Amino acid sequence: MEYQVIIPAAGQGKRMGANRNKLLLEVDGRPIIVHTLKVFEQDENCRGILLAIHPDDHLVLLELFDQYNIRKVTAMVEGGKERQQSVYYALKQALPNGVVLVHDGARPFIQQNTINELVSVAKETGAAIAAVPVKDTIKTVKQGLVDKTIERSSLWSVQTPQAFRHSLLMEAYEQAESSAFLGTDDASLVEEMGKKIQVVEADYDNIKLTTKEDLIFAEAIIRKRKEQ
Ligand SMILES: Nc1ccn([C@@H]2O[C@H](COP(=O)(O)OP(=O)(O)OP(=O)(O)O)[C@@H](O)[C@H]2O)c(=O)n1
Ligand SMILES: C[C@](O)(CO)[C@H](O)COP(=O)(O)O
Repeated sequence: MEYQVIIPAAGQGKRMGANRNKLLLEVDGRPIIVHTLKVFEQDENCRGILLAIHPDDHLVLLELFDQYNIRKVTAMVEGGKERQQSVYYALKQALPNGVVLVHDGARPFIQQNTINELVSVAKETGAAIAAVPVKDTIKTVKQGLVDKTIERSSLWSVQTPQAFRHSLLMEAYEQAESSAFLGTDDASLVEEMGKKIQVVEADYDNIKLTTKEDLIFAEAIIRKRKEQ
């Protein structure tokens, strides 16, 4: 089942503390963004990649596309201050039909079976997101004191990809812009419209490389996969 994917890659990586776009840092000898792009490059159902970038990274990305034979990038748009803006600018360049995935450039370990299931569920229902059950006990804390413990059985840690029918995602983004709603993921914009979102259980390897420790976890995930 065919789809297009939007990859926001225009962040500053402040929490990584790399003083540059963290997606250009290398894991297993390749930039993080190359790992992510390669997943979609190799998926025959992916008909195009729309990338939101910082203009400073434009040339280096073009060089990486050549070096790693990445041919499916159909649009490169300048990202915005917030991730949500970056996704919206890329969405405006997408073909106006079918299923659109949004996937963080900073999640290089997404598995093909999760992508397949998300696309299929989104085609059927309109919206589907990858997530895993929360493993820790979660408490709300107020002024350093435990407020309460949240019942864990209904808590899920939400990842990307998040998959939507194009028309639904566009409507959600337009509505968010007119109401100045800012969410931390794409599904929250669709939730604002009162639409149902299906959850597809993904896996714990699909981490977002956010802080320095995550680079160590990333190398470990790659080692594990090479041994499998
Ligand atoms: N204005 C932004 C902010 C983020 N992103 C992208 O959205 C994804 C998820 O964001 P996050 O991991 O939080 O990245 P950064 O914003 O770069 O990190 P930080 O918040 O630590 O600066 C990343 O692929 C990032 O490049 C983006 O395209 N545009
Ligand atoms: C979309 C996301 O990956 C879901 O977990 C995440 O919210 C985006 O990045 P954040 O800046 O760490 O919230």
